[in-house]
Amino acid sequence: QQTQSPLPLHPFTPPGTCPIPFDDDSPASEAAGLPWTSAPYCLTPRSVGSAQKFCLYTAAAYNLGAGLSVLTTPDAAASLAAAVADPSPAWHARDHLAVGGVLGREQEARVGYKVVNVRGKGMGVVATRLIKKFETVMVSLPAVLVDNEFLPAEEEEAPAEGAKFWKRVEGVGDWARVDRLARSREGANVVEDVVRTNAFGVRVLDREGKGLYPEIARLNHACDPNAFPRFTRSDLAMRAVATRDILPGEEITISYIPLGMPTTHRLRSLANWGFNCTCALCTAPAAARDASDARRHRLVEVYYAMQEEGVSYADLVELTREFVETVEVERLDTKVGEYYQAFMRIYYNAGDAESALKYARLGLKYAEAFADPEGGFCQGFRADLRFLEAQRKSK
Ligand SMILES: C[S@@+](CC[C@H](N)C(=O)[O-])C[C@H]1O[C@@H](n2cnc3c(N)ncnc32)[C@H](O)[C@@H]1O
Repeated sequence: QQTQSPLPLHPFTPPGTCPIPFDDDSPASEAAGLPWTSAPYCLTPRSVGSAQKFCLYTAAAYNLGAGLSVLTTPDAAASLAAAVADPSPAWHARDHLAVGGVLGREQEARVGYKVVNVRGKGMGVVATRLIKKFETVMVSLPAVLVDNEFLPAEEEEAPAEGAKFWKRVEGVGDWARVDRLARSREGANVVEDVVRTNAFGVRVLDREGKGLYPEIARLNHACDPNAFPRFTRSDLAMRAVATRDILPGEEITISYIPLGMPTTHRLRSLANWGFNCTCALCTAPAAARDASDARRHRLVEVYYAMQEEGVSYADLVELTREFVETVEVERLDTKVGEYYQAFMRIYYNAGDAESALKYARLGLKYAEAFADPEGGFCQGFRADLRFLEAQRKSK
């Protein structure tokens, strides 16, 4: 009898759920079983020449009454319905519902952090105990999810109809949780200001959008952060995962921009966030910044050199050693999954299947810690690893 290997985490819709798009034209009877607590408010943003209908869906009971507003297409909303109806029983979610935004002592001890004023940055989050590398520091469920067609990076490209949506988001669920967040601008709509200051990129049904996670939103930016925000599609949660050990009293930080860029690129990217970065790397002496920049440029060179045609195996090994050492110095742990997946291919093509397997195993560990375990990247990586393992067995 044939035995089957265990299936990896699957990307499919859970059995028994068949998401049917629901909008303002749908019969009310189809709302049964959906998590939305008011009728969807829909419009087609013709001001930007769009023919796509967008609706505002609200789930006031979501996350123990904290509430959720989703501004997206009926298809994308349908794909979210199961996760919204059954939010993950995140062990920290309850602790985040702090009265007035302040955690009690007991809550603080349980969650391992507290929200405090941080000089030059407004509020921020500091560790109240030792947090180990790979540990999940914080789990946050969204208060607002909005499609990028309504929130383009260039404000002039935003549809004029957006204002009608933004106003309706005010007051949903525990509104104070959103209202007391930082604002780096004063536009026409409070919600838009809060979302533009605090939200992170999320992807729902192949559509790019932004998610506002009020607890994660208290984490300040650092160019050399000690935590990483990881979005998981299956439960819509954003988790902050420690990228190294964090000591009690240390500020917990994440990067608002892709990691690994040299100073000039970083500053350009951070300009979109509308604040002057006062993180340790940005305020480090010029010599330290230059040295870090030089290492980051060298990483790119080494990466390409490793893939050059005709590179000798001995050179490949030497370049790999230099790359791994530099990644360690620059503390780019969250990118190790991506790098090692590339090494896996390079070593496989160089005829060294054993090293390819080693990098696949190590890389997958990092990928699963810092990327969505059910997302395409991890799925593809698992398939690569299975292939390499099967090949070794067959020898
Ligand atoms: C997502 S919020 C972070 C939490 C915020 N400090 C608060 O009081 O709620 C982003 C805002 O925090 C501030 N901020 C975050 N990181 C910073 C940094 N490295 N340097 C200076 N200000 C920072 C900026 O005002 C920015 O607009």
